[in-house]
Amino acid sequence: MTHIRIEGATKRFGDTLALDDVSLDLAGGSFTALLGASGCGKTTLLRLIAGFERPTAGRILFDGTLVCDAHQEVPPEDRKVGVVFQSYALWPHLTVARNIAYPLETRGLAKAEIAARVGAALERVGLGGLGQRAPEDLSGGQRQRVALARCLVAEASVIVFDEPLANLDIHLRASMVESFRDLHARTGTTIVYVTHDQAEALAMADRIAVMDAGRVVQFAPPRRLYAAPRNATVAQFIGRGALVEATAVGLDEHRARVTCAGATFEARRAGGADGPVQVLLRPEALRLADDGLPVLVRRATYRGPVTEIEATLIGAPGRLIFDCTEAPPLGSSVRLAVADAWVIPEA
Ligand SMILES: Nc1ncnc2c1ncn2[C@@H]1O[C@H](COP(=O)(O)OP(=O)(O)OP(=O)(O)O)[C@@H](O)[C@H]1O
Repeated sequence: MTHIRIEGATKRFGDTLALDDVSLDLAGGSFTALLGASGCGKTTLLRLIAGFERPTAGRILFDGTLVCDAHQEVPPEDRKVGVVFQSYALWPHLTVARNIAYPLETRGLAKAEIAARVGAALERVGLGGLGQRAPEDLSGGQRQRVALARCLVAEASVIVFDEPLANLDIHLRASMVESFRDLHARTGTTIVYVTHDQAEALAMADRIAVMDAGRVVQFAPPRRLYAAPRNATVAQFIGRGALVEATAVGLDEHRARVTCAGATFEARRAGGADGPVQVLLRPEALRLADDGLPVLVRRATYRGPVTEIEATLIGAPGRLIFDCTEAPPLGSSVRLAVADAWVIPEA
């Protein structure tokens, strides 16, 4: 249960500022997802935590002990950090069991002890009995489980994952998400998990750090990120929804009356001045009604139980989406009641 503290971590590669003054406090036993578009700095932050890179400025502490700053670092093998990458990083010429045993062999443990621990780890990741196979005779998901078992035998107190599911098909991804959640629940290992897939992050993490251009834009539990994104980048990255221009008049610190396209509704907010604002409208907060936001139906996409409708506001710029069971005809104008909305705090 290692507590990880990142203080003002900055990393430059030549002219590229990969990380820009990142500070994060990751509680012991927490599951943190680093989420963001390609190139935002997720992998760089992970590599600093694992010990594969040194920061240009700032420092990282494990349980209050310095593991790196610009001048010194504890090497990866001494940090008790397990690593699971997108490419499985298994040795092809070794059996599954030997791949898992490797960290124990380097520690010089007795053969019987190693065999017992490897067997237990294989059972835990659902690969009991497959120890003698070669990695190439396993599926992608099974190879990921081998990498996970290797972290387990090494008794890593921190495990970092870098897009571990990126190569797997959708069903396997779902079952691996379950495995990771189980592993976390049973071991209490501190987990840092890099992904650009928000569904994975929302399903597993107890906190998500949304990154953009080397900075952490928001660090919050999944529900809070979804309900109250700090700026437009986070709002657009997490979940479905639309941002519309509106005018707000505060009711109190937490609520405002918002006018948009001639309709008025209530929105949640975190303080802020009255006047022009951007408002986030999630599809599940919108439903067809006799009164409300006037929109023109542009497109209908069947998504299984519901049809997703894309519509444009009438009398104001803006495009939004909502779900319904019976799609109104394309080109028709309808009205939408707004059950919930959020005023974006930062322009
Ligand atoms: N070794 C390196 N040398 C030069 N530039 C690098 C190096 N590693 C990363 N970068 C640059 O730093 C920035 C952040 O890269 P990083 O890999 O951390 O992003 P990421 O969010 O993990 O992206 P992706 O999702 O595509 O893996 C990018 O502009 C990248 O090109």
